[in-house]
Amino acid sequence: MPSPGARRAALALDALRHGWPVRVEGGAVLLPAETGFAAGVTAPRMLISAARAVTLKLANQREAAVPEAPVLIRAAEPFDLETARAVADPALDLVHPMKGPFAAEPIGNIETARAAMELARLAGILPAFLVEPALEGEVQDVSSADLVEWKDTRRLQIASRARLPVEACEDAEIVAFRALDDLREHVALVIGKQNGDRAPLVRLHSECLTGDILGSLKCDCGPQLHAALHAMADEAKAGGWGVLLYLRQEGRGIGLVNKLRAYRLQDFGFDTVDANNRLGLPTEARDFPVAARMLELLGVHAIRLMTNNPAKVAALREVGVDVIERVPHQLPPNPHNARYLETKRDRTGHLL
Ligand SMILES: Nc1nc2c(ncn2[C@@H]2O[C@H](COP(=O)(O)OP(=O)(O)OP(=O)(O)O)[C@@H](O)[C@H]2O)c(=O)[nH]1
Ligand SMILES: [Zn+2]
Repeated sequence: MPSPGARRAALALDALRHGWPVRVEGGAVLLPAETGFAAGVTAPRMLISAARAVTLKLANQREAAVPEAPVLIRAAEPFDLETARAVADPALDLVHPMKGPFAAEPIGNIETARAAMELARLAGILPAFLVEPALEGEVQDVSSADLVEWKDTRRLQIASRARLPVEACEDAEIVAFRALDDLREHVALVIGKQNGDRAPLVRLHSECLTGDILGSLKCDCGPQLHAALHAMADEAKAGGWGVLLYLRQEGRGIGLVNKLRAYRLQDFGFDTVDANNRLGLPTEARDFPVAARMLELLGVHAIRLMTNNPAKVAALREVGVDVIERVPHQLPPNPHNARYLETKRDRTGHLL
């Protein structure tokens, strides 16, 4: 069903990705610092993440605890786009020592500011904006209620399904899902014969272009993906079945480019959690309700979930999926991902 709110949210995400301004809930016009363009444009204030405000020594303790929290700042001189990008991007800290002085100001409507930060993350750009830039022209209006409508998983439907013999198992079927107003097309791979009397082995796999396609050794995604399919194939041989959900939530929901920015910070020595946080992005930004909706559309209610991450089990249970068993899914480390796996164990609660 078409929804005007979801449409506005989609238009706003598109606008941010293209560098066009948005106005959240009738408040200030926001021009994204990363993608925005307009010759000579300046603005007296910027909306940035608490993590960046910490780097500028502008966040208070409460804000600093939530790296993605919004902070409003002003400088002695208005911000131009070049300065705004340096303020937005921690990778530029070495080349662009920050010019101050800056001051933090109270935010009038914190919900609106949070929605703006979330829109930036969903658009896959750095969470930083010029506030009320001196600009002419069209502005995309959007509200946090629009974002809620856009996220409503009832909008997701099965778009197509077909037999797909795969290397791990010839008896497999691919199911594609689509929601109006969201260009991400999630898929499920059903391995073996669906059987309502038996809980399937399920793996939620979040897209990892570097690991899944390029064979990156920095993470464990590729090996986990293949091992999951083989485990499901074995399950199918033993009369059971499996479901792989391939979720288009690259980098745990921060997008490919922001994940690669985090990788760049990892090159400088930050671990995966600190790298995300320094960018002003949450460590975990995945949308688990969408996975629950996919299972519902497939007619799957009780599952045996392959994961080392108790937070994934909790997140799925919270949205009504009956996880009857957690099946450990640990693969041997390599010299490049050993630290990543240690960080998972020590900082994000993975059972490794
Ligand atoms: N932001 C960020 N994302 C990463 C990094 N390394 C891998 N990822 C992403 O992490 C996601 C993979 O996580 P998963 O393997 O599904 O899940 P998990 O929560 O680690 O737990 P398991 O189910 O135990 O594997 C993919 O979307 C990857 O792109 C990183 O250093 N930074
Ligand atoms: Zn990966």
